[in-house]
Amino acid sequence: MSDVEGEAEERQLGIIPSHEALQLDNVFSKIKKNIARRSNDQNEDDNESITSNVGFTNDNLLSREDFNPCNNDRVASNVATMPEYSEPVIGDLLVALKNDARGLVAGEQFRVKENNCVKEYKETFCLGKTNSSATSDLVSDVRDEDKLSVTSLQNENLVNAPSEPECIAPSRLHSSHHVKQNKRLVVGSGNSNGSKLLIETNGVLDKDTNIETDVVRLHRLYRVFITSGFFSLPEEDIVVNNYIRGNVLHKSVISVMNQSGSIQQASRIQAFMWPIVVRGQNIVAVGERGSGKTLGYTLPLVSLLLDMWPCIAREASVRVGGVAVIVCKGWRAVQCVGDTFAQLLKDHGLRVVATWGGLGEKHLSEVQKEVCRGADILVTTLPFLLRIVGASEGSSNEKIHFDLLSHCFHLVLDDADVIMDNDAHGVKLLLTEWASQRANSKNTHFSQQLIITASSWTKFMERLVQFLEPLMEPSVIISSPFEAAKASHVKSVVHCTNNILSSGRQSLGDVVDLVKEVPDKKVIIFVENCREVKQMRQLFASVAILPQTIHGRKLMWEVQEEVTSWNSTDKEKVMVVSASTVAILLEQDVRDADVLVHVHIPKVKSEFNQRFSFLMDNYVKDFKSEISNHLVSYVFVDNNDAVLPYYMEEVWMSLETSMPSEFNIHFAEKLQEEMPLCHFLKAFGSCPSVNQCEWRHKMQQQDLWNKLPDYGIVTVEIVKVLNGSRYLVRLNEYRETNTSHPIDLSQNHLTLFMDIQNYCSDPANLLPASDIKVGLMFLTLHESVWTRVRVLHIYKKSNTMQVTLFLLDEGDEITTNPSELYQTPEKLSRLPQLVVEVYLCKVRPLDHDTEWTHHANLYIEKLFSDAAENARFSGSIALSLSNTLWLSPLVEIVKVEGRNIRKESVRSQLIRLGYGCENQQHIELLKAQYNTVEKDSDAGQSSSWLSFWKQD
Ligand SMILES: Nc1ncnc2c1ncn2[C@@H]1O[C@H](COP(=O)(O)OP(=O)(O)OP(=O)(O)O)[C@@H](O)[C@H]1O
Repeated sequence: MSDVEGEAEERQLGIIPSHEALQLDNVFSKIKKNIARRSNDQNEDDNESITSNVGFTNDNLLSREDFNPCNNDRVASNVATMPEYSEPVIGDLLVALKNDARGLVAGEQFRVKENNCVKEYKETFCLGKTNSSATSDLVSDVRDEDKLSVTSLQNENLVNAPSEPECIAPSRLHSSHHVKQNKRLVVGSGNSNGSKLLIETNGVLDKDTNIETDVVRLHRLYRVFITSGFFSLPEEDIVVNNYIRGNVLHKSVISVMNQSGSIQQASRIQAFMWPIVVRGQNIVAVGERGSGKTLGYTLPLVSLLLDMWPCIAREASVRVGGVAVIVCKGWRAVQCVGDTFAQLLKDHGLRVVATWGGLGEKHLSEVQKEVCRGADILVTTLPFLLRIVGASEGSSNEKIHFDLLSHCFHLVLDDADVIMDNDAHGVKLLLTEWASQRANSKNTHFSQQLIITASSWTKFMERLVQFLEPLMEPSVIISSPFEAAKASHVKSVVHCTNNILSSGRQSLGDVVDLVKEVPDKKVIIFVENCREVKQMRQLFASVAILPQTIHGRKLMWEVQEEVTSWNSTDKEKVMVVSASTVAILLEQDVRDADVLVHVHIPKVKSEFNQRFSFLMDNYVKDFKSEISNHLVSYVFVDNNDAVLPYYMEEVWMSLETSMPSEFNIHFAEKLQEEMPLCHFLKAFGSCPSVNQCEWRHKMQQQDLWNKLPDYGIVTVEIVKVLNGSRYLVRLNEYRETNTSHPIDLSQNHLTLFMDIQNYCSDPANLLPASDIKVGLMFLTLHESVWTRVRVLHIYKKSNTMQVTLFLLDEGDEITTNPSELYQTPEKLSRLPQLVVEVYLCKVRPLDHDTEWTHHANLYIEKLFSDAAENARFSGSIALSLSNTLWLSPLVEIVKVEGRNIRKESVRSQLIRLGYGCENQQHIELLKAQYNTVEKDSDAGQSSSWLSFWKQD
């Protein structure tokens, strides 16, 4: 066999000839020098950044050493953890070289022939480091000097080892079975341009491939998606990509996904998140609620863990905390995320522990034991985690005396915007603790991955990202145009037209003046209709500007021509768009505007938010430096008494818009009059997510109709426990003060019951309901008893209408057919419902949670059901509405030897036993709201609840 043939055969086996291996070694030694140089530079940078970085905290306890994934020592020891591939630096650099040369690395074995001896190299399994921007920079440094070597590497010197690696790492993209496919997805390194996602065809990076049908320009750092999801994922938000799922995720994960059948393709945000997470890189992903963020990290993280597990099991087997620690905003989220992990890992014996606070004193030790027994994946809430690691004040009794975070290689902050809003200091404590525990652990050679998700870009999020940027270089993905605009500090300006009489025309004229003042900018103007587009065109023509115009009467090819003309230059262009054609323009992918002018403001928030997609090419590309931007959004208000859509208030607040004080701008009320008052508002004094919440957040006159008494003492009979601090009750007794004469209300239910049965016993009285609407009262027969009901919900089920009803005097909910409803006579319908809603005052669930835990609910249920027969529950009224009472305190009173003994108040028990905590502002906030309601003397005060039910 000739040398050439022999070499070819060796190449096929993945063996690199010795002369090329020599070249490689030259390259490596230069790279080593570069690393050393870089490391020194970095240390200098570090000192600077540590002292200068005051964005996130005032006293940064974190050091770059603790976090920096490019830390040289760690890179070396990463590789050292694989004993059979003990060429730390070279192995890593090989990967780096290959990364640069072919755009993809990870999980591969290589063979290099050196002096007739074949050496094997393998990509480090430890994620994040080798693919970091630092390594890429490093390689590009070298590339200039060693063009030849790298070029030759690029071609064929690095060949996949024939067998699948023992411990496939971060990316499954290169495993041999994928190579067989014609096309595969390749994720570039997280450099300053963000993650690149390209299509590779037959092993050659195909940069020119038009991949828009597969993934819509995923190489953008800020892909601004043009649809917004709310809870359920909109169909158009699913990325039609046949490769991401199969190529990025572990086969076991895919098989679980196949079994559940619901997730066949990635959502847009997942198309970014999956490849980044699976490679162990740090990421901050901000997307609309329900855009798929949670599955955006759970699926790839499990894939990654399964890939790495043989190694983790060998190197870091004794652990108490999780290898992955997931921090969620509340216990309900912990439960969901914990379930997802458990389901995905059910066949692998990895231990998932999902735990949270507010379970009560009794269960605390159980929970602690559970955590002590060790977890591979720990899912929990921030306050609970801080307590068990002893990082929060007064947590000594809950601290578990182990280094819970020392084996945590993957830390996830899910819904970080909410977590930061609740406790930004706590997040700092957690990161500090993580850094210090990891620094002191035996496993510092494993790299750290930080995954952050959020639904909104808040000030805290910005500070967090700025803080993390130099330390961990996270990829930042923002999938909502409006959140991207917030992150990019788009300036928001309100422009008011002074001339009220000729307002419409005047504002168009003002737009022209404004455009003249912003030369060299690409401006898009949104007007209402075709007529206004034409008017604007004329006005611009009069100042020698020829704008592009898009309106409903233009044919598609005309629109495309306008867009081509717009795209032909980088500066000074004006486009006037009618409201109805915005969607068409979005499809044409116009994305490089500098200024948006909203002469027309859409009624729907999502339509307004979409417009920020037109700025996306100019959005901020890195968060290292102070963000300043030339992007502006002008809103034209052409009436002194303008009423703008309700969402504009939130938009302007988020974009920190300063309003001209001389103008009277009003925001229309969110159309919620028909909705009941928000339960969160009633329970805690404020709603945690006003913007997303469908319920009403302002008290109104109808909340005061037939009102319950404002003050006094009531004795209640518990009908139903809705949660720890909210119950349905019937009032048995009322008195104004402790010493006043009691009013007996205990017979009302029986009397009403008899009246209704008597009335309905006469068939002539039973008139079928005709006009059934939500909120109306009817009579129905339930379990052989006639009862008063109110319609809560009307819906269709298998072609028949169904109604959900609330039993006004029994407190139950039932579903029935509308034909079962009968008209209520006036004498029955005028009586207010007997069942009253009661809230405890000034208490809320532990750990900033918005929901009481099941344990808290069960405790309260038991408290009421176990009460002695002669016991009664008495509460003092702090506030009331038509049908709601706030009691402070609510206490159980028992009679012992003829004397009344008051037990500890229910609120105080909830707090003492660790279910809840104080909420001092609760009633003040509600009273402030209550005082703003205009009192209507006719309907409101004159006929109080008591006036109907007081028995003489
Ligand atoms: N790729 C997908 N294909 C189909 N359905 C999906 C996909 N990804 C997520 N979903 C579904 O969409 C819903 C929302 O997903 P997920 O909880 O991951 O979103 P989220 O952005 O984390 O939501 P939130 O902001 O409320 O926490 C879930 O019901 C989930 O099962």
